[in-house]
Amino acid sequence: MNEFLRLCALMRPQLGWMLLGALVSLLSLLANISLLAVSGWFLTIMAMAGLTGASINYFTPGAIVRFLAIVRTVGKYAERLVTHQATFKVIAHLRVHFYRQLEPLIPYHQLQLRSGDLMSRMQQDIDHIDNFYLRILLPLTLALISVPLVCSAVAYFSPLLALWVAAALLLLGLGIPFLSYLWCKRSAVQQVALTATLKLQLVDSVSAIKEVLVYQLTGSYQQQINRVSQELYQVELALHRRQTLFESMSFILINMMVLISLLITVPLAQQGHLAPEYIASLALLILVCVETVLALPLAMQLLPATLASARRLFEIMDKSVPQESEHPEGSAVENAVLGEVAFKRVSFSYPDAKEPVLKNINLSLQPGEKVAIIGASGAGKSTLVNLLMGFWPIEQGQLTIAGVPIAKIKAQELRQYTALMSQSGHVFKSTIADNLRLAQPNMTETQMHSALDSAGLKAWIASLPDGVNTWLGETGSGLSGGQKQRLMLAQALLRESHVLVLDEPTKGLDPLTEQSIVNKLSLHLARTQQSLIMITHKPVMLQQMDNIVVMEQGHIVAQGKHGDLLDSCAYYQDLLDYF
Ligand SMILES: Nc1ncnc2c1ncn2[C@@H]1O[C@H](COP(=O)(O)OP(=O)(O)OP(=O)(O)O)[C@@H](O)[C@H]1O
Repeated sequence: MNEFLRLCALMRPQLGWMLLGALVSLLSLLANISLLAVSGWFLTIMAMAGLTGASINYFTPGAIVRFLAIVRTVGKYAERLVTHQATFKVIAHLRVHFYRQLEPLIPYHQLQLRSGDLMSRMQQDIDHIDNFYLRILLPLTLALISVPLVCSAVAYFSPLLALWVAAALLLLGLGIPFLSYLWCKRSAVQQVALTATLKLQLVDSVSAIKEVLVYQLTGSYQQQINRVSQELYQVELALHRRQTLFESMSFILINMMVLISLLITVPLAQQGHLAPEYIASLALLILVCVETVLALPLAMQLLPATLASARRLFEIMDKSVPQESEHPEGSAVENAVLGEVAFKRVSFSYPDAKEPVLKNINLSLQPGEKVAIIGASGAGKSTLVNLLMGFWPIEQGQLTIAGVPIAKIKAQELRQYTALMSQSGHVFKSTIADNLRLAQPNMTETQMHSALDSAGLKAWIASLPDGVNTWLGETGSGLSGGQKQRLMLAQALLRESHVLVLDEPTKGLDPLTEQSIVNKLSLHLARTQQSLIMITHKPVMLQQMDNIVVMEQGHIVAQGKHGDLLDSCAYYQDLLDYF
């Protein structure tokens, strides 16, 4: 019920379209019911007039029938148009809303959510919610309004028949759907979960296809996928069987209602309590009035799956962003202005971790300064730069830019202030230029070529027949590891941020290429006056730094220039020897 109400609340911005859709559907439904009832009456009086030779005015009823037929036809068309418009608007709103909620959560919760699961929530679950307005909310609303109207109309001719109609509609609209809900609930929830699992396994097996082939895991992946497909097939088959059963029950009930109507109206007409021309009229009205509730069994059947999908979506939306919980929304209002970046007694632990990964970090980066971070694997180097990027909240101590705690700086400003080249950057399936444009949408040709030059890609691009318009495959296939890395570097350089954060930019490169990148990077920094934080173990880079921070198990154990550290810090020397 909670999910039901939350979904209704989420759809509030489209209330206008939704109400219009309901109104048009109601008009078209009532026009259809009235058309059959009036036609039944009209045919009967025409037949009676033919038999008795009486003359009747058939122009007025003829005009009414034509009018109702037009309203029904136009109404059906308008109904499709408006209700689909409402649905698409609702879905578009939901997607945007969900994505907006999701985006700030990803850095915090990505470890708990696999990409396949995230994809299935974003696509399949939102698609399920597609049903909510059109197939659940709309039929319920129509039934609630039209059933009392139809029963009142029948009661005008026969209160007894109206009672039967009400009981049958109740059974058709509530009894059978409720049974269907109870019977289908578990299978529907299973269906949602199995579809998500199947998608997850497919995404996993495709994205890890190299490992799957190398480690000969194709057989086991196929088995898993077959098993889940089989389970899903069984669940869907059971659901369809139940649906067919309920449809047959509804069909039998509808025909029984017509029979009951005749059993009541014929004696009434014989006793003179009902004009005979209304017998066919009422029978036809009853035949068609089930339309008011006919969509309800499907609504009840779809309800559990829709609510299960909503629950999965809300599960993500309800995850808190730690930073926001500490600083209520609206507090992050400051613009980032040029100034010192300062870590003051910063300690940090990952959720559920026993030990902090950063302990009492004190570090300063002045505008234009170049700082390197060096340390063994797991020392906390990436965590340190992730804190600066605002990916995790500062739990203990303070991290400030120009004296302003970063939690108070608008996320957009912070991302503008700092540009990150991480080791796990993503290359999109597009051209080289398009990938660069992601970092700087308004870049000029000169800026693009300058960034490519600084990243050491100029010669390679020149050798390509299509140059910067060369198409890159999925996740950068077609690029060597080093080229991909340098493309990421070019992206970071294009950002024109105040602080450049580079995570091992020359890892795995040959010494010649490395030296050339170091030289070009130095020229770039001298030109742009950007500050630099770089994780590196390469002496050729370390020599160029204003300050080197040596980290060991979450602590800063030494700081200084390359030459000084070589003399004063044995651990620094060990690290250089090791790497
Ligand atoms: N998202 C995370 N959730 C939980 N623990 C994490 C997370 N990221 C890193 N860790 C842990 O924090 C510690 C520091 O990791 P970090 O990536 O900062 O080290 P690093 O010095 O950059 O290592 P490397 O040089 O291997 O990249 C490691 O023990 C790691 O397992």
